[in-house]
Amino acid sequence: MTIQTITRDSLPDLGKALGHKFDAGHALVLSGGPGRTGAARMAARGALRVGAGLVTLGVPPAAQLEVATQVTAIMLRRAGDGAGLRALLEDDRLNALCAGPGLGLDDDAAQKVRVVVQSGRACVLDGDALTLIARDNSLMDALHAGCVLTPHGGEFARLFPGIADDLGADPAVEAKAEATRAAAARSGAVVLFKGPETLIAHPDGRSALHAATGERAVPWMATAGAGDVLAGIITGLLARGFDPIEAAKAATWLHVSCALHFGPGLIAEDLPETLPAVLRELGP
Ligand SMILES: NC(=O)C1=CN([C@@H]2O[C@H](COP(=O)(O)OP(=O)(O)OC[C@H]3O[C@@H](n4cnc5c(N)ncnc54)[C@H](O)[C@@H]3O)[C@@H](O)[C@H]2O)[C@@H](O)CC1
Ligand SMILES: Nc1ncnc2c1ncn2[C@@H]1O[C@H](COP(=O)(O)OP(=O)(O)O)[C@@H](O)[C@H]1O
Repeated sequence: MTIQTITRDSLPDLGKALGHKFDAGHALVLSGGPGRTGAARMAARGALRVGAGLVTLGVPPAAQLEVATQVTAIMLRRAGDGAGLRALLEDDRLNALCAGPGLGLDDDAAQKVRVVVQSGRACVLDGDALTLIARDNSLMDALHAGCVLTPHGGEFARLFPGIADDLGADPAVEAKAEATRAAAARSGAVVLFKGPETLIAHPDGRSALHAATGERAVPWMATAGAGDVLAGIITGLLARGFDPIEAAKAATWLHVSCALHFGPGLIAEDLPETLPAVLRELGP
């Protein structure tokens, strides 16, 4: 089976059309509780910088003050549990959802992941959402092709034990590609398996590779929170209306390009702030 290589030339046109903010979509990123809100805030910043028209953080009431003191262009609404999130989603302009970065692993978090998946909306499931899905087959069964799962190696092993068993600690790219395709087929979702070599697969068999090696090597990307920002960039592109696998591919290229552009000393918060320069280099 052919694997597409993700290059600058393979990207869709990322320029924004003329229009008002709702034409560029409204992303909702779920935050965890007090002291755990940084990951979701970084994801939200990635979504906003990549061009979503509006980005809202859905926060548990106990974390509202913490988040409110840290955001400006990003908006904030309360979403304490599954019922609270369901009420928020009555606004169908919220067209792309992100759950997982710093979300936590308690019952409220699990309920919110269920509401996200059952909403049928385009969504990114990252971090703790993946751990919750690994614990509950009914969540795995509810996934659909509008979901993008973004596991690192540890999360992949938890989510897809049978498939991951054959992989080993440092798999060859072909084995990682095969495992990613099997994971997409099993889950019914787009799977983006992270690492210096990132593999992306759709349940219909399409797959793609981005290798952050050679001239695109970014060892300084191995920094806490880099994956949270990637989840946000994908969510922002989903809000803008990109197809899930195209959003996953373009976000992967942009994310590594931001790290290359910034260089050594990078911390995760720098990634969203470098997006404007990378987007500018791509043209209008
Ligand atoms: N600034 C922040 O607020 C940050 C919050 N984070 C959040 O912390 C939560 C837990 O995420 P973690 O990934 O740390 O924890 P997890 O415990 O879910 O996964 C990490 C474990 O998996 C193992 N593992 C195996 N292969 C791995 C690989 N390729 N990459 C990473 N780990 C691998 C590690 O050894 C470790 O034991 C998530 O919700 C995440 O979004 C992290 O993203 C770090 C930054
Ligand atoms: N050495 C590396 N080279 C290129 N990309 C890397 C490297 N290490 C990590 N990454 C990327 O950084 C991100 C790390 O995500 P993740 O493991 O979820 O960390 P976190 O949970 O701290 O955000 C992924 O997108 C991964 O592909």
